[in-house]
Amino acid sequence: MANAKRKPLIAGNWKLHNNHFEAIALVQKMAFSLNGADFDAAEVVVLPPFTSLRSVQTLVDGDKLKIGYGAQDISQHEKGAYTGEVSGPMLAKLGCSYVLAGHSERREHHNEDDAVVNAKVKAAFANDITPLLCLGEGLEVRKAGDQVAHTVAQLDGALKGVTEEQARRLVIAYEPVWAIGTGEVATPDDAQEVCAALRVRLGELYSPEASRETRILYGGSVKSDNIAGIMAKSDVDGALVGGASLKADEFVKLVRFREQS
Ligand SMILES: O=C[C@H](O)COP(=O)(O)O
Repeated sequence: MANAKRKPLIAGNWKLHNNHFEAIALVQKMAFSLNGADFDAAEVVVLPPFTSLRSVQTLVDGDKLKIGYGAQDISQHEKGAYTGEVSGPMLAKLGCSYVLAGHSERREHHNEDDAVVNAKVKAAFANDITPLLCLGEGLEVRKAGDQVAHTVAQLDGALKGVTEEQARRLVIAYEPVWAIGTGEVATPDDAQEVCAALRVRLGELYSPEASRETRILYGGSVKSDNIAGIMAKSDVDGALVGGASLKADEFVKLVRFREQS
């Protein structure tokens, strides 16, 4: 963590896990363990499935928890005949602060290309929700050594038409696809290489402020025994965590990354 102005963000992407009863239990368990100092040191966010958002909202509001929450996807459409979609205004009404855009599982299983991701990023901003933009290369690209060019091109595609003011509120998550859910974590240097390149690109596309202020997370098999090395890198501002965010004790350890060795 080089830049004190960028508050670390630890976000748990629950993916397709936890019905609303389980969601309440998990957030309660986290809230029981986390204290004021934890929230001063890091921003803590959970991303439950749509069906659990209302329950999480009720719990967070009712108990005035400092845990933030958001959604895993957003429709590029505001309303209309789009069966199964959930819109930005709906998520905003549920108090969502964040929404994932461009997660590799959406790109792969739902054919989301850069144009769709770009539309979703804009839909989030239009509803005052911070997009958590996911970028990252697959194994073939990594083996060819093209990870920086690939990820920077994804960034360019996702940010078409996004303003400087919006870019400064954006959160980016660099998630090499080969490291997601595989236990194959990128080395801290791997993470730093791409996160640094993305930061440079933000400067080229927008301004030195955008480059300095935008938080860039790493995601891919982050656990309590590897987070410290990754967070020590100067351009990594947090973690987007999948599997390890499903257990309260482990997630709390991630929030306390400074205590891990
Ligand atoms: O959104 C989270 C990422 O896909 C990482 O998942 P993982 O921590 O289970 O590898």
